[in-house]
Amino acid sequence: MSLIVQKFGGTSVADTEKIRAAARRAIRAQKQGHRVVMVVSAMGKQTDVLLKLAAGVCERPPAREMDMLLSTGEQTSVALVAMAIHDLGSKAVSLTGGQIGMKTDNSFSKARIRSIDTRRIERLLEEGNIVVAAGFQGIDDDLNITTLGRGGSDTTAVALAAVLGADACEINTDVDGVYTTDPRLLPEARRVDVISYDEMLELASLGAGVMHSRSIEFAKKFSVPIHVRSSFGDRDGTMIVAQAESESAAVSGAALTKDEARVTVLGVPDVPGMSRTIFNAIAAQKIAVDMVVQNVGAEGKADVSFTVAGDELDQTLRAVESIVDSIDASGVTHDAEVSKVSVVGLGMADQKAVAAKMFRALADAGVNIQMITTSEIKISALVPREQSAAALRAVHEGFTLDQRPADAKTWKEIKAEAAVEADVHDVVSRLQNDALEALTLTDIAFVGGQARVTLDGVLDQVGIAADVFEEIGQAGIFIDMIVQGFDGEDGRTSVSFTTDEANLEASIKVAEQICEKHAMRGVRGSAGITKLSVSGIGLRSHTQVGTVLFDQLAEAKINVEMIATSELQVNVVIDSAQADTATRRLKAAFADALN
Ligand SMILES: Nc1ncnc2c1ncn2[C@@H]1O[C@H](COP(=O)(O)OP(=O)(O)O)[C@@H](O)[C@H]1O
Ligand SMILES: N[C@@H](CC(=O)OP(=O)(O)O)C(=O)O
Repeated sequence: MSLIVQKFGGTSVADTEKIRAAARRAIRAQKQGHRVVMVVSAMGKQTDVLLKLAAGVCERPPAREMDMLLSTGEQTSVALVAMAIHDLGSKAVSLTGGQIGMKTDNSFSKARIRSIDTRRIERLLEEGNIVVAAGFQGIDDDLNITTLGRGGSDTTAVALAAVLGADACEINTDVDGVYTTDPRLLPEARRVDVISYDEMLELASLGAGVMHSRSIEFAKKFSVPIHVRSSFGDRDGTMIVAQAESESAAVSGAALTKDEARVTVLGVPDVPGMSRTIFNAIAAQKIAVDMVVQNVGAEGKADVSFTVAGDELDQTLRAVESIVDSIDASGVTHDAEVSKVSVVGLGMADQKAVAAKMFRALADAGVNIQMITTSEIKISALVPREQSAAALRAVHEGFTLDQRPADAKTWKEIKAEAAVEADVHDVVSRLQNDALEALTLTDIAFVGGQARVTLDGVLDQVGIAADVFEEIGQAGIFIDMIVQGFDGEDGRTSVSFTTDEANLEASIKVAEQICEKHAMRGVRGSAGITKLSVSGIGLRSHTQVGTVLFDQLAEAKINVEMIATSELQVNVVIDSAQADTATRRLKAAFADALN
Protein backbone atom coordinates (compact mmCIF):
# COMPACT_ATOMS: atom_id res chain seq x y z
CA MET A 1 0.00 0.00 0.00
CA SER A 2 1.41 3.38 -0.89
CA LEU A 3 2.40 5.86 1.78
CA ILE A 4 2.10 9.62 1.61
CA VAL A 5 3.41 12.32 3.90
CA GLN A 6 1.16 15.39 3.99
CA LYS A 7 2.55 18.48 5.67
CA PHE A 8 0.19 21.25 6.78
CA GLY A 9 1.78 24.59 7.59
CA GLY A 10 0.55 27.04 10.22
CA THR A 11 -1.67 28.89 7.75
CA SER A 12 -3.43 25.61 6.88
CA VAL A 13 -4.36 24.80 10.50
CA ALA A 14 -4.91 28.40 11.63
CA ASP A 15 -8.44 27.86 13.00
CA THR A 16 -10.86 25.06 13.82
CA GLU A 17 -12.46 25.08 10.38
CA LYS A 18 -9.06 24.76 8.71
CA ILE A 19 -8.07 21.99 11.12
CA ARG A 20 -11.20 20.06 10.13
CA ALA A 21 -10.45 20.68 6.44
CA ALA A 22 -6.90 19.30 6.89
CA ALA A 23 -8.35 16.28 8.69
CA ARG A 24 -10.79 15.69 5.83
CA ARG A 25 -7.97 15.85 3.30
CA ALA A 26 -5.97 13.20 5.15
CA ILE A 27 -9.04 10.96 5.54
CA ARG A 28 -9.75 11.29 1.82
CA ALA A 29 -6.22 10.16 1.00
CA GLN A 30 -6.58 7.23 3.37
CA LYS A 31 -9.90 6.25 1.78
CA GLN A 32 -8.16 6.33 -1.63
CA GLY A 33 -5.96 3.55 -0.32
CA HIS A 34 -2.89 5.36 1.00
CA ARG A 35 -1.26 5.08 4.38
CA VAL A 36 -1.07 8.67 5.63
CA VAL A 37 1.40 10.49 7.86
CA MET A 38 0.52 14.11 8.53
CA VAL A 39 3.16 16.59 9.69
CA VAL A 40 1.58 19.61 11.29
CA SER A 41 2.90 23.06 12.28
CA ALA A 42 1.69 25.32 15.06
CA MET A 43 -1.62 27.06 14.40
CA GLY A 44 -1.35 30.33 12.46
CA LYS A 45 1.16 32.66 14.06
CA GLN A 46 1.27 30.73 17.35
CA THR A 47 5.07 30.42 17.26
CA ASP A 48 5.36 34.22 17.07
CA VAL A 49 2.89 34.55 19.96
CA LEU A 50 5.06 32.23 22.07
CA LEU A 51 8.20 34.18 21.16
CA LYS A 52 6.52 37.38 22.35
CA LEU A 53 5.47 35.71 25.59
CA ALA A 54 9.06 34.72 26.23
CA ALA A 55 10.27 38.26 25.48
CA GLY A 56 7.84 39.50 28.14
CA VAL A 57 9.51 37.57 30.92
CA CYS A 58 13.15 37.44 29.88
CA GLU A 59 15.44 39.61 27.75
CA ARG A 60 17.60 36.73 26.56
CA PRO A 61 15.74 33.48 27.21
CA PRO A 62 17.93 30.38 27.56
CA ALA A 63 17.80 28.45 24.27
CA ARG A 64 16.77 25.21 25.97
CA GLU A 65 13.75 26.82 27.62
CA MET A 66 12.83 28.56 24.37
CA ASP A 67 12.64 25.21 22.57
CA MET A 68 10.60 23.77 25.42
CA LEU A 69 8.16 26.66 24.96
CA LEU A 70 8.02 26.76 21.15
CA SER A 71 7.41 23.03 20.84
CA THR A 72 4.06 23.47 22.61
CA GLY A 73 2.67 25.18 19.51
CA GLU A 74 2.95 21.98 17.49
CA GLN A 75 1.85 19.83 20.43
CA THR A 76 -1.44 21.74 20.55
CA SER A 77 -2.12 21.47 16.83
CA VAL A 78 -1.35 17.75 16.44
CA ALA A 79 -3.74 16.90 19.28
CA LEU A 80 -6.48 19.04 17.72
CA VAL A 81 -5.98 17.53 14.27
CA ALA A 82 -6.13 13.99 15.71
CA MET A 83 -9.34 14.91 17.59
CA ALA A 84 -10.87 16.30 14.38
CA ILE A 85 -10.07 13.04 12.58
CA HIS A 86 -11.74 11.06 15.35
CA ASP A 87 -14.75 13.31 15.14
CA LEU A 88 -14.99 12.60 11.42
CA GLY A 89 -15.05 8.87 12.14
CA SER A 90 -11.46 7.79 11.38
CA LYS A 91 -8.57 6.64 13.54
CA ALA A 92 -5.63 8.92 14.33
CA VAL A 93 -2.81 9.18 16.84
CA SER A 94 -0.85 12.37 17.46
CA LEU A 95 2.86 12.16 18.27
CA THR A 96 5.44 14.69 19.45
CA GLY A 97 8.93 14.87 17.92
CA GLY A 98 10.30 12.66 20.66
CA GLN A 99 7.53 10.14 20.12
CA ILE A 100 8.27 9.84 16.41
CA GLY A 101 11.84 9.02 17.33
CA MET A 102 13.25 12.24 15.84
CA LYS A 103 16.76 12.36 17.35
CA THR A 104 18.67 15.62 16.87
CA ASP A 105 21.90 17.18 18.04
CA ASN A 106 21.67 19.58 20.97
CA SER A 107 21.93 22.94 19.18
CA PHE A 108 18.74 24.39 20.57
CA SER A 109 16.70 26.45 18.09
CA LYS A 110 18.84 25.20 15.17
CA ALA A 111 19.00 21.48 15.87
CA ARG A 112 19.95 19.11 13.07
CA ILE A 113 18.33 15.73 12.58
CA ARG A 114 20.54 12.76 13.37
CA SER A 115 18.21 9.79 13.02
CA ILE A 116 14.56 8.83 13.01
CA ASP A 117 13.27 5.58 14.47
CA THR A 118 10.19 4.78 12.38
CA ARG A 119 9.01 1.68 14.25
CA ARG A 120 6.25 3.36 16.21
CA ILE A 121 4.89 5.20 13.17
CA GLU A 122 4.91 2.00 11.15
CA ARG A 123 3.09 0.09 13.85
CA LEU A 124 0.40 2.77 14.13
CA LEU A 125 -0.03 2.86 10.36
CA GLU A 126 -0.33 -0.93 10.32
CA GLU A 127 -3.20 -0.59 12.80
CA GLY A 128 -5.06 1.68 10.39
CA ASN A 129 -4.29 5.01 12.03
CA ILE A 130 -3.52 8.30 10.40
CA VAL A 131 -0.33 9.37 12.18
CA VAL A 132 -0.30 13.06 13.06
CA ALA A 133 3.31 14.04 13.74
CA ALA A 134 4.46 17.34 15.26
CA GLY A 135 6.70 19.22 12.86
CA PHE A 136 9.71 21.35 13.80
CA GLN A 137 10.75 19.43 16.94
CA GLY A 138 12.91 16.54 18.10
CA ILE A 139 14.83 15.36 21.16
CA ASP A 140 18.53 15.19 21.90
CA ASP A 141 20.46 12.41 23.61
CA ASP A 142 19.46 13.72 27.03
CA LEU A 143 15.78 13.77 26.03
CA ASN A 144 15.73 17.58 25.92
CA ILE A 145 13.20 18.98 23.46
CA THR A 146 14.90 20.71 20.52
CA THR A 147 13.55 22.67 17.55
CA LEU A 148 14.86 22.71 14.00
CA GLY A 149 14.69 26.47 13.34
CA ARG A 150 11.86 28.64 12.00
CA GLY A 151 9.95 26.94 9.21
CA GLY A 152 11.40 23.58 10.26
CA SER A 153 8.22 21.52 9.79
CA ASP A 154 9.04 21.22 6.09
CA THR A 155 12.27 19.52 7.10
CA THR A 156 10.41 17.14 9.43
CA ALA A 157 8.08 16.22 6.56
CA VAL A 158 10.81 15.61 3.98
CA ALA A 159 12.93 13.68 6.47
CA LEU A 160 9.98 11.44 7.39
CA ALA A 161 9.17 10.91 3.72
CA ALA A 162 12.78 9.83 3.16
CA VAL A 163 13.08 7.40 6.04
CA LEU A 164 9.60 5.92 5.52
CA GLY A 165 10.26 5.53 1.78
CA ALA A 166 7.07 7.49 1.09
CA ASP A 167 5.67 7.61 -2.44
CA ALA A 168 4.95 11.31 -2.13
CA CYS A 169 5.77 14.23 0.12
CA GLU A 170 3.07 16.86 -0.15
CA ILE A 171 3.61 20.31 1.29
CA ASN A 172 0.10 21.71 1.76
CA THR A 173 0.27 25.45 2.19
CA ASP A 174 -1.58 28.70 1.49
CA VAL A 175 -0.21 29.09 -2.06
CA ASP A 176 -0.88 26.69 -4.91
CA GLY A 177 2.78 26.08 -5.69
CA VAL A 178 6.18 27.69 -6.04
CA TYR A 179 6.18 30.99 -7.90
CA THR A 180 8.92 32.86 -9.75
CA THR A 181 8.93 35.14 -6.72
CA ASP A 182 6.79 35.60 -3.61
CA PRO A 183 3.29 36.24 -5.04
CA ARG A 184 2.43 38.27 -1.95
CA LEU A 185 5.14 40.74 -2.93
CA LEU A 186 4.56 40.64 -6.68
CA PRO A 187 1.12 39.68 -8.00
CA GLU A 188 2.50 39.12 -11.51
CA ALA A 189 4.71 36.24 -10.29
CA ARG A 190 4.14 33.00 -12.24
CA ARG A 191 3.51 29.56 -10.76
CA VAL A 192 6.00 27.05 -12.11
CA ASP A 193 5.21 23.38 -12.77
CA VAL A 194 8.68 22.18 -11.87
CA ILE A 195 11.70 23.63 -10.10
CA SER A 196 15.04 21.94 -9.45
CA TYR A 197 16.38 21.18 -5.99
CA ASP A 198 19.37 23.45 -6.59
CA GLU A 199 17.26 26.42 -7.64
CA MET A 200 14.79 25.92 -4.78
CA LEU A 201 17.64 25.54 -2.31
CA GLU A 202 19.08 28.89 -3.31
CA LEU A 203 15.68 30.60 -3.49
CA ALA A 204 14.67 29.24 -0.09
CA SER A 205 17.88 30.43 1.53
CA LEU A 206 17.48 33.82 -0.19
CA GLY A 207 14.05 34.49 1.25
CA ALA A 208 11.46 32.36 -0.59
CA GLY A 209 9.65 31.41 2.62
CA VAL A 210 7.49 28.81 0.91
CA MET A 211 10.07 26.10 1.76
CA HIS A 212 12.57 25.68 4.59
CA SER A 213 15.94 25.47 2.86
CA ARG A 214 17.13 22.53 4.96
CA SER A 215 14.15 20.50 3.77
CA ILE A 216 15.47 20.89 0.23
CA GLU A 217 18.97 19.82 1.29
CA PHE A 218 17.35 16.69 2.65
CA ALA A 219 15.23 16.12 -0.44
CA LYS A 220 18.22 16.50 -2.74
CA LYS A 221 20.43 14.23 -0.67
CA PHE A 222 17.86 11.44 -0.51
CA SER A 223 16.06 12.07 -3.86
CA VAL A 224 12.66 12.85 -2.32
CA PRO A 225 10.31 14.49 -4.85
CA ILE A 226 8.26 17.23 -3.19
CA HIS A 227 4.84 18.39 -4.27
CA VAL A 228 3.99 21.93 -3.09
CA ARG A 229 0.25 22.53 -3.37
CA SER A 230 -2.63 24.45 -1.89
CA SER A 231 -4.38 23.11 1.21
CA PHE A 232 -7.57 24.61 -0.06
CA GLY A 233 -7.94 23.12 -3.57
CA ASP A 234 -7.21 19.99 -5.53
CA ARG A 235 -5.11 21.32 -8.41
CA ASP A 236 -1.61 20.02 -8.90
CA GLY A 237 0.99 22.46 -7.64
CA THR A 238 4.77 22.49 -8.20
CA MET A 239 7.12 19.52 -8.20
CA ILE A 240 10.56 20.08 -6.67
CA VAL A 241 12.83 17.49 -8.28
CA ALA A 242 16.34 17.16 -9.73
CA GLN A 243 15.44 18.68 -13.11
CA ALA A 244 14.69 22.30 -14.06
CA GLU A 245 11.57 23.49 -15.88
CA SER A 246 13.40 25.00 -18.85
CA GLU A 247 16.79 24.44 -20.41
CA SER A 248 16.98 27.80 -22.14
CA ALA A 249 16.04 30.20 -19.35
CA ALA A 250 19.04 31.79 -17.64
CA VAL A 251 16.99 32.82 -14.64
CA SER A 252 14.07 30.94 -13.16
CA GLY A 253 13.29 32.83 -9.99
CA ALA A 254 13.95 35.97 -7.97
CA ALA A 255 13.93 36.48 -4.23
CA LEU A 256 14.12 39.27 -1.73
CA THR A 257 15.65 39.09 1.72
CA LYS A 258 14.21 42.25 3.15
CA ASP A 259 15.83 42.37 6.55
CA GLU A 260 19.53 42.17 5.80
CA ALA A 261 22.29 44.02 7.56
CA ARG A 262 25.74 44.95 6.27
CA VAL A 263 28.80 44.85 8.47
CA THR A 264 32.18 46.20 7.34
CA VAL A 265 35.41 45.63 9.24
CA LEU A 266 37.67 48.52 8.24
CA GLY A 267 41.44 48.56 7.80
CA VAL A 268 42.09 44.86 8.20
CA PRO A 269 45.79 44.02 7.61
CA ASP A 270 45.90 42.11 4.29
CA VAL A 271 47.74 39.08 5.60
CA PRO A 272 46.63 35.45 5.82
CA GLY A 273 44.51 34.55 8.82
CA MET A 274 42.54 37.77 9.28
CA SER A 275 39.38 36.51 7.57
CA ARG A 276 39.69 33.40 9.67
CA THR A 277 39.59 35.34 12.91
CA ILE A 278 36.61 37.42 11.81
CA PHE A 279 34.51 34.57 10.47
CA ASN A 280 35.39 32.12 13.22
CA ALA A 281 34.11 34.58 15.78
CA ILE A 282 30.80 34.76 13.89
CA ALA A 283 30.57 31.03 13.11
CA ALA A 284 31.02 30.30 16.82
CA GLN A 285 27.58 31.91 17.23
CA LYS A 286 26.22 29.65 14.41
CA ILE A 287 25.39 32.72 12.35
CA ALA A 288 25.45 32.21 8.58
CA VAL A 289 27.36 34.97 6.81
CA ASP A 290 26.49 35.97 3.28
CA MET A 291 27.82 38.26 0.54
CA VAL A 292 31.41 38.33 1.73
CA VAL A 293 33.53 40.91 -0.08
CA GLN A 294 37.06 41.92 0.67
CA ASN A 295 38.47 45.10 -0.89
CA VAL A 296 42.20 45.45 -0.72
CA GLY A 297 42.92 49.15 -0.60
CA ALA A 298 46.01 51.29 -0.23
CA GLU A 299 48.80 50.41 2.25
CA GLY A 300 47.99 46.71 2.31
CA LYS A 301 44.81 47.22 4.33
CA ALA A 302 41.51 45.62 3.40
CA ASP A 303 37.88 46.41 4.14
CA VAL A 304 35.98 43.19 4.74
CA SER A 305 32.22 43.49 4.23
CA PHE A 306 29.54 40.87 4.63
CA THR A 307 25.84 40.60 5.29
CA VAL A 308 23.87 38.74 7.94
CA ALA A 309 20.16 38.37 8.65
CA GLY A 310 18.85 41.59 10.24
CA ASP A 311 17.82 39.88 13.47
CA GLU A 312 21.36 38.53 13.92
CA LEU A 313 23.07 41.92 13.55
CA ASP A 314 23.48 42.65 17.28
CA GLN A 315 24.94 39.25 17.99
CA THR A 316 27.24 39.59 14.96
CA LEU A 317 28.45 43.03 16.01
CA ARG A 318 29.21 41.76 19.49
CA ALA A 319 31.20 38.86 18.02
CA VAL A 320 33.15 41.09 15.61
CA GLU A 321 33.84 43.84 18.12
CA SER A 322 35.34 41.29 20.46
CA ILE A 323 38.14 40.53 17.96
CA VAL A 324 38.70 43.88 16.20
CA ASP A 325 41.65 44.86 18.39
CA SER A 326 43.28 41.45 18.19
CA ILE A 327 43.54 41.69 14.39
CA ASP A 328 44.60 45.34 14.44
CA ALA A 329 41.64 46.49 12.33
CA SER A 330 40.63 50.15 12.54
CA GLY A 331 36.91 49.76 13.23
CA VAL A 332 33.52 48.34 12.36
CA THR A 333 30.63 50.02 10.51
CA HIS A 334 27.20 48.66 9.73
CA ASP A 335 23.98 49.45 7.91
CA ALA A 336 20.80 47.90 9.24
CA GLU A 337 18.58 49.32 6.47
CA VAL A 338 19.50 47.15 3.50
CA SER A 339 17.84 44.35 1.53
CA LYS A 340 19.23 41.70 -0.77
CA VAL A 341 17.66 41.05 -4.15
CA SER A 342 18.80 37.93 -5.98
CA VAL A 343 18.15 36.03 -9.18
CA VAL A 344 18.64 32.28 -9.44
CA GLY A 345 18.85 29.91 -12.41
CA LEU A 346 20.58 26.70 -13.38
CA GLY A 347 21.03 28.09 -16.91
CA MET A 348 23.03 31.07 -15.69
CA ALA A 349 26.48 29.53 -15.83
CA ASP A 350 26.26 29.07 -19.61
CA GLN A 351 25.01 32.49 -20.43
CA LYS A 352 26.95 35.71 -20.79
CA ALA A 353 25.54 39.03 -19.79
CA VAL A 354 23.08 37.77 -17.18
CA ALA A 355 24.69 39.99 -14.56
CA ALA A 356 24.72 43.02 -16.86
CA LYS A 357 21.03 42.48 -17.55
CA MET A 358 20.22 42.39 -13.85
CA PHE A 359 22.26 45.53 -13.11
CA ARG A 360 20.64 47.36 -16.04
CA ALA A 361 17.16 46.44 -14.81
CA LEU A 362 18.04 47.85 -11.38
CA ALA A 363 19.64 50.98 -12.86
CA ASP A 364 16.58 51.69 -15.03
CA ALA A 365 14.43 51.51 -11.89
CA GLY A 366 16.75 54.03 -10.20
CA VAL A 367 18.04 51.48 -7.68
CA ASN A 368 21.54 51.97 -6.31
CA ILE A 369 23.58 48.77 -5.82
CA GLN A 370 25.76 48.79 -2.70
CA MET A 371 27.30 45.33 -2.93
CA ILE A 372 27.34 42.52 -5.50
CA THR A 373 28.26 38.86 -5.22
CA THR A 374 27.79 36.08 -7.72
CA SER A 375 28.02 32.31 -7.68
CA GLU A 376 27.43 29.62 -10.29
CA ILE A 377 23.63 29.86 -10.15
CA LYS A 378 22.81 33.15 -8.43
CA ILE A 379 23.55 36.86 -8.48
CA SER A 380 22.80 38.97 -5.42
CA ALA A 381 22.74 42.74 -5.08
CA LEU A 382 22.48 44.66 -1.83
CA VAL A 383 20.14 47.65 -2.13
CA PRO A 384 18.70 50.30 0.20
CA ARG A 385 15.69 48.80 1.99
CA GLU A 386 13.35 51.57 0.87
CA GLN A 387 14.03 50.54 -2.73
CA SER A 388 13.62 46.80 -2.18
CA ALA A 389 10.11 46.43 -3.65
CA ALA A 390 11.11 48.39 -6.77
CA ALA A 391 14.28 46.31 -7.08
CA LEU A 392 12.41 42.98 -6.96
CA ARG A 393 9.87 44.15 -9.52
CA ALA A 394 12.64 45.45 -11.79
CA VAL A 395 14.56 42.18 -11.93
CA HIS A 396 11.38 40.10 -12.29
CA GLU A 397 10.40 42.24 -15.27
CA GLY A 398 13.93 42.39 -16.63
CA PHE A 399 14.08 38.61 -16.99
CA THR A 400 10.39 38.39 -18.07
CA LEU A 401 9.76 35.89 -15.32
CA ASP A 402 6.02 36.35 -15.64
CA GLN A 403 6.18 34.52 -18.99
CA ARG A 404 6.54 30.77 -19.32
CA PRO A 405 9.72 29.96 -21.29
CA ALA A 406 8.90 28.46 -24.72
CA ASP A 407 10.75 25.23 -23.90
CA ALA A 408 9.29 24.84 -20.38
CA LYS A 409 8.26 21.28 -19.60
CA THR A 410 5.54 19.92 -17.35
CA TRP A 411 6.30 17.42 -14.59
CA LYS A 412 4.65 14.67 -16.68
CA GLU A 413 7.01 15.33 -19.59
CA ILE A 414 10.08 15.49 -17.37
CA LYS A 415 9.11 12.32 -15.53
CA ALA A 416 8.62 10.45 -18.77
CA GLU A 417 12.07 11.49 -20.00
CA ALA A 418 13.95 10.84 -16.76
CA ALA A 419 16.13 7.93 -17.79
CA VAL A 420 17.46 6.67 -14.50
CA GLU A 421 15.66 6.48 -11.22
CA ALA A 422 17.62 7.24 -8.05
CA ASP A 423 19.86 4.41 -6.93
CA VAL A 424 17.61 2.93 -4.25
CA HIS A 425 20.37 0.91 -2.57
CA ASP A 426 22.56 3.95 -2.30
CA VAL A 427 19.75 6.01 -0.76
CA VAL A 428 18.81 3.28 1.71
CA SER A 429 22.39 2.82 2.87
CA ARG A 430 22.76 6.55 3.46
CA LEU A 431 19.51 6.62 5.41
CA GLN A 432 20.91 4.08 7.80
CA ASN A 433 23.61 6.29 9.20
CA ASP A 434 22.98 8.33 12.30
CA ALA A 435 23.82 11.73 10.92
CA LEU A 436 21.11 12.35 8.37
CA GLU A 437 21.75 16.07 8.11
CA ALA A 438 25.55 15.83 8.28
CA LEU A 439 27.60 17.84 5.83
CA THR A 440 27.89 16.11 2.45
CA LEU A 441 30.60 17.22 0.04
CA THR A 442 30.77 16.04 -3.53
CA ASP A 443 34.03 17.57 -4.72
CA ILE A 444 37.01 19.77 -3.93
CA ALA A 445 38.65 21.02 -7.12
CA PHE A 446 40.32 24.03 -8.67
CA VAL A 447 40.42 25.89 -11.95
CA GLY A 448 43.76 27.56 -12.62
CA GLY A 449 44.79 30.05 -15.29
CA GLN A 450 42.50 32.80 -14.05
CA ALA A 451 42.99 36.54 -13.81
CA ARG A 452 41.46 39.18 -11.62
CA VAL A 453 40.65 42.74 -12.65
CA THR A 454 39.71 45.40 -10.10
CA LEU A 455 38.27 48.85 -10.73
CA ASP A 456 39.03 51.06 -7.72
CA GLY A 457 37.28 54.19 -6.50
CA VAL A 458 34.02 53.49 -8.28
CA LEU A 459 31.46 56.20 -7.54
CA ASP A 460 28.53 54.86 -5.54
CA GLN A 461 25.97 55.87 -8.17
CA VAL A 462 23.01 54.30 -9.94
CA GLY A 463 23.90 52.55 -13.20
CA ILE A 464 27.67 52.15 -12.87
CA ALA A 465 27.65 48.35 -12.48
CA ALA A 466 25.35 48.07 -15.48
CA ASP A 467 27.68 50.22 -17.63
CA VAL A 468 30.78 48.31 -16.54
CA PHE A 469 29.44 44.85 -17.27
CA GLU A 470 27.62 45.81 -20.46
CA GLU A 471 30.84 47.20 -21.89
CA ILE A 472 32.81 44.15 -20.85
CA GLY A 473 30.13 41.94 -22.38
CA GLN A 474 30.20 43.94 -25.61
CA ALA A 475 33.95 43.40 -25.80
CA GLY A 476 33.18 39.64 -25.87
CA ILE A 477 34.91 38.96 -22.55
CA PHE A 478 33.46 36.06 -20.57
CA ILE A 479 33.59 36.72 -16.87
CA ASP A 480 33.11 34.39 -13.95
CA MET A 481 32.91 35.82 -10.43
CA ILE A 482 31.89 39.41 -9.77
CA VAL A 483 32.17 41.20 -6.45
CA GLN A 484 31.43 44.78 -5.60
CA GLY A 485 32.38 45.80 -2.13
CA PHE A 486 31.26 48.56 0.10
CA ASP A 487 34.12 50.92 0.75
CA GLY A 488 33.52 52.26 4.23
CA GLU A 489 35.68 55.38 4.01
CA ASP A 490 34.72 57.68 1.16
CA GLY A 491 31.43 56.34 -0.13
CA ARG A 492 33.14 54.73 -3.11
CA THR A 493 33.22 51.05 -3.92
CA SER A 494 35.47 48.77 -5.86
CA VAL A 495 34.38 46.23 -8.40
CA SER A 496 36.37 43.07 -9.17
CA PHE A 497 35.79 40.25 -11.59
CA THR A 498 37.62 37.12 -12.63
CA THR A 499 38.17 35.93 -16.15
CA ASP A 500 40.41 33.56 -18.07
CA GLU A 501 44.07 34.63 -18.11
CA ALA A 502 43.89 34.93 -21.90
CA ASN A 503 41.40 37.78 -21.47
CA LEU A 504 43.50 39.81 -19.04
CA GLU A 505 44.94 42.34 -21.49
CA ALA A 506 41.64 42.93 -23.25
CA SER A 507 39.85 43.24 -19.91
CA ILE A 508 42.29 45.82 -18.60
CA LYS A 509 41.94 47.84 -21.77
CA VAL A 510 38.15 47.95 -21.50
CA ALA A 511 38.34 48.59 -17.75
CA GLU A 512 40.68 51.53 -18.33
CA GLN A 513 38.27 53.10 -20.79
CA ILE A 514 35.42 52.66 -18.30
CA CYS A 515 37.60 54.05 -15.53
CA GLU A 516 38.28 57.21 -17.48
CA LYS A 517 34.66 57.67 -18.49
CA HIS A 518 33.38 57.39 -14.93
CA ALA A 519 36.25 59.19 -13.16
CA MET A 520 37.30 56.16 -11.13
CA ARG A 521 40.57 55.93 -9.25
CA GLY A 522 42.26 53.24 -11.29
CA VAL A 523 42.45 49.73 -12.63
CA ARG A 524 44.50 46.79 -11.37
CA GLY A 525 44.79 43.37 -12.90
CA SER A 526 46.80 40.27 -12.21
CA ALA A 527 47.09 36.83 -13.71
CA GLY A 528 48.22 33.64 -12.01
CA ILE A 529 45.23 33.08 -9.82
CA THR A 530 43.12 30.00 -9.22
CA LYS A 531 39.53 29.43 -8.22
CA LEU A 532 39.25 26.70 -5.63
CA SER A 533 35.78 25.23 -5.11
CA VAL A 534 34.30 23.07 -2.38
CA SER A 535 31.01 21.61 -3.67
CA GLY A 536 28.26 19.84 -1.77
CA ILE A 537 24.85 20.31 -0.22
CA GLY A 538 23.85 23.02 2.23
CA LEU A 539 27.26 24.61 2.50
CA ARG A 540 26.09 27.92 3.87
CA SER A 541 23.91 26.47 6.59
CA HIS A 542 26.79 24.28 7.78
CA THR A 543 28.75 27.23 9.10
CA GLN A 544 31.75 25.05 9.93
CA VAL A 545 32.64 24.79 6.21
CA GLY A 546 33.83 28.39 6.19
CA THR A 547 35.65 27.92 9.49
CA VAL A 548 37.56 24.83 8.38
CA LEU A 549 38.37 26.38 5.00
CA PHE A 550 39.74 29.59 6.46
CA ASP A 551 41.64 27.66 9.14
CA GLN A 552 43.32 25.44 6.60
CA LEU A 553 44.27 28.28 4.26
CA ALA A 554 45.50 30.50 7.08
CA GLU A 555 47.66 27.74 8.55
CA ALA A 556 49.30 27.30 5.14
CA LYS A 557 49.75 31.10 4.94
CA ILE A 558 47.53 31.29 1.88
CA ASN A 559 45.80 34.62 1.30
CA VAL A 560 42.15 34.56 0.17
CA GLU A 561 41.70 37.19 -2.52
CA MET A 562 38.02 36.76 -3.32
CA ILE A 563 35.17 34.68 -1.91
CA ALA A 564 31.85 33.57 -3.39
CA THR A 565 29.46 31.37 -1.46
CA SER A 566 26.22 29.63 -2.29
CA GLU A 567 24.30 26.67 -0.93
CA LEU A 568 26.14 24.48 -3.45
CA GLN A 569 29.68 25.80 -3.55
CA VAL A 570 32.18 27.82 -1.60
CA ASN A 571 34.69 29.38 -4.00
CA VAL A 572 37.86 31.17 -3.02
CA VAL A 573 40.37 32.85 -5.29
CA ILE A 574 44.01 32.29 -4.35
CA ASP A 575 47.47 32.50 -5.87
CA SER A 576 47.97 29.65 -8.39
CA ALA A 577 51.31 28.73 -6.82
CA GLN A 578 49.40 27.61 -3.73
CA ALA A 579 46.55 25.76 -5.43
CA ASP A 580 47.98 22.25 -4.97
CA THR A 581 48.77 22.76 -1.30
CA ALA A 582 45.36 24.27 -0.65
CA THR A 583 43.50 21.45 -2.38
CA ARG A 584 45.50 18.79 -0.57
CA ARG A 585 44.88 20.37 2.80
CA LEU A 586 41.16 20.81 2.21
CA LYS A 587 40.72 17.24 0.98
CA ALA A 588 42.37 16.00 4.14
CA ALA A 589 40.41 18.32 6.42
CA PHE A 590 37.07 17.39 4.84
CA ALA A 591 37.82 13.69 4.32
CA ASP A 592 34.89 12.59 6.49
CA ALA A 593 32.36 14.68 4.60
CA LEU A 594 33.58 13.85 1.07
CA ASN A 595 31.45 11.26 -0.69
N1 LIG B 1 8.67 31.80 -4.58
C1 LIG B 1 7.57 31.64 -3.81
N2 LIG B 1 6.55 30.89 -4.24
C2 LIG B 1 5.45 30.70 -3.47
N3 LIG B 1 5.27 31.28 -2.26
C3 LIG B 1 6.26 32.03 -1.77
C4 LIG B 1 7.47 32.25 -2.52
N4 LIG B 1 8.28 33.02 -1.79
C5 LIG B 1 7.65 33.28 -0.65
N5 LIG B 1 6.42 32.71 -0.62
C6 LIG B 1 5.46 32.84 0.48
O1 LIG B 1 5.42 31.66 1.23
C7 LIG B 1 4.14 31.59 1.84
C8 LIG B 1 3.90 30.17 2.32
O2 LIG B 1 4.78 29.89 3.39
P1 LIG B 1 4.27 29.92 4.89
O3 LIG B 1 3.47 31.17 5.15
O4 LIG B 1 5.42 29.61 5.79
O5 LIG B 1 3.24 28.73 4.81
P2 LIG B 1 2.96 27.59 5.81
O6 LIG B 1 2.26 28.22 6.97
O7 LIG B 1 2.08 26.68 5.01
O8 LIG B 1 4.28 26.94 6.15
C9 LIG B 1 3.21 32.05 0.73
O9 LIG B 1 2.01 32.57 1.23
C10 LIG B 1 4.02 33.08 -0.01
O10 LIG B 1 3.67 34.39 0.32
N1 LIG C 1 5.81 26.64 13.78
C1 LIG C 1 7.16 26.76 13.33
C2 LIG C 1 7.54 25.70 12.32
C3 LIG C 1 6.98 25.79 10.93
O1 LIG C 1 7.46 25.13 10.04
O2 LIG C 1 5.91 26.58 10.68
P1 LIG C 1 5.21 26.81 9.20
O3 LIG C 1 5.03 25.44 8.56
O4 LIG C 1 3.93 27.51 9.50
O5 LIG C 1 6.16 27.65 8.36
C4 LIG C 1 7.43 28.17 12.81
O6 LIG C 1 6.53 28.99 12.82
O7 LIG C 1 8.54 28.46 12.46
